[in-house]
Amino acid sequence: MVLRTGSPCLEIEGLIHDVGPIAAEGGRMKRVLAGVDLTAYAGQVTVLLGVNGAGKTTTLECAQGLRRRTGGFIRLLGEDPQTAGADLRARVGVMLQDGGLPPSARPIALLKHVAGMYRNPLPVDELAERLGLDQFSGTNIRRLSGGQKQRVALAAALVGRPEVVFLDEPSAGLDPQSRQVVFDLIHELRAQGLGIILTTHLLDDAERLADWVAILDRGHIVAEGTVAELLGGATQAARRMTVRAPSGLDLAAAFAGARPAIEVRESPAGHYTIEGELTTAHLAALAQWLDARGIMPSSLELGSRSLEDVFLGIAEASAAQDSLPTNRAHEAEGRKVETA
Ligand SMILES: Nc1ncnc2c1ncn2[C@@H]1O[C@H](COP(=O)(O)OP(=O)(O)OP(=O)(O)O)[C@@H](O)[C@H]1O
Repeated sequence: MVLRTGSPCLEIEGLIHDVGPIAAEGGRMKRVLAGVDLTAYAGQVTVLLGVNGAGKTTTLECAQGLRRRTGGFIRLLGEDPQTAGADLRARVGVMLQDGGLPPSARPIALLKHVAGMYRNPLPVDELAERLGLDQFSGTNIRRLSGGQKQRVALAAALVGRPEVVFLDEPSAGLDPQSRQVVFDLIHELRAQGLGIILTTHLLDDAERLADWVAILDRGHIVAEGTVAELLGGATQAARRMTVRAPSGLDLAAAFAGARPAIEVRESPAGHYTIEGELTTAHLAALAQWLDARGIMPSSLELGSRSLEDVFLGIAEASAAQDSLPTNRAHEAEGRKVETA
């Protein structure tokens, strides 16, 4: 069970961030974050999930004090990141999306330099070996592959033994083996009590890493919870069958009268998705219906609802909500707001 109590390492309430004026939009300001609320705890991985442009990086940058917020309240390890000094920075690790690494430096020399800025850094050689940096220690950062740069950036974020770490798309560009190394390290750091806040647009990352997922869509948190909660509870009652068979079949007829109702869609042609609280009786009904017509499907698959379904459903609902006259940005402004 994920406990959302105790002392949070990051508290964000009603965060608003405007950028601009934007020439392409007639010189108007653009509201990038429209009242984001998010709390992250020590010893947990909090994942900020959203499509490209949802506002994930902007949220992290405001949380780190790298961007001035337009409105709202932020406490990072109990301090306002915008006004805090070097003491707070020494307790926070940051891995930026583009790495932000000096191109002419060599990985281990750079890490030793970064480690020298902290009172009690991790042993550089051990960390470098763990992340496989020793394999390219003599190469300039500019010549490293994207995945190698990612690993150097992660090491630089961790070397100071931070209490909280921000990881922007940590698995971007990593091959499966490096990804596993990074994920194992994240799990280990969490167990040691580090607060980990990471962004991703990869649902698989969220499913594998997250204690808590907050889904960001066009500047709002539109849903949050554990992966199990977002999937609709521990029972996983909602299940799905996919069937490939000749096109144009009335497969819904196999479930006529089922309560609760079973939904059947054909898209694309010959690819059927059957959703609902499926049981073996539904499976038998489908088999009977196909048997009576002498149809053998070319594939039949059973599965649970995935985070991807939840994510797409939420994004759709949020798009519909945004087309309503109520402006959620204005609602957000009515909350507790401390103007920066
Ligand atoms: N300084 C700026 N000027 C104009 N637009 C901006 C500025 N900063 C952010 N934006 C816009 O704000 C939105 C959110 O950007 P942000 O980088 O936070 O998204 P993201 O969720 O991290 O996306 P990605 O997954 O692509 O990194 C985007 O539409 C972006 O273009």
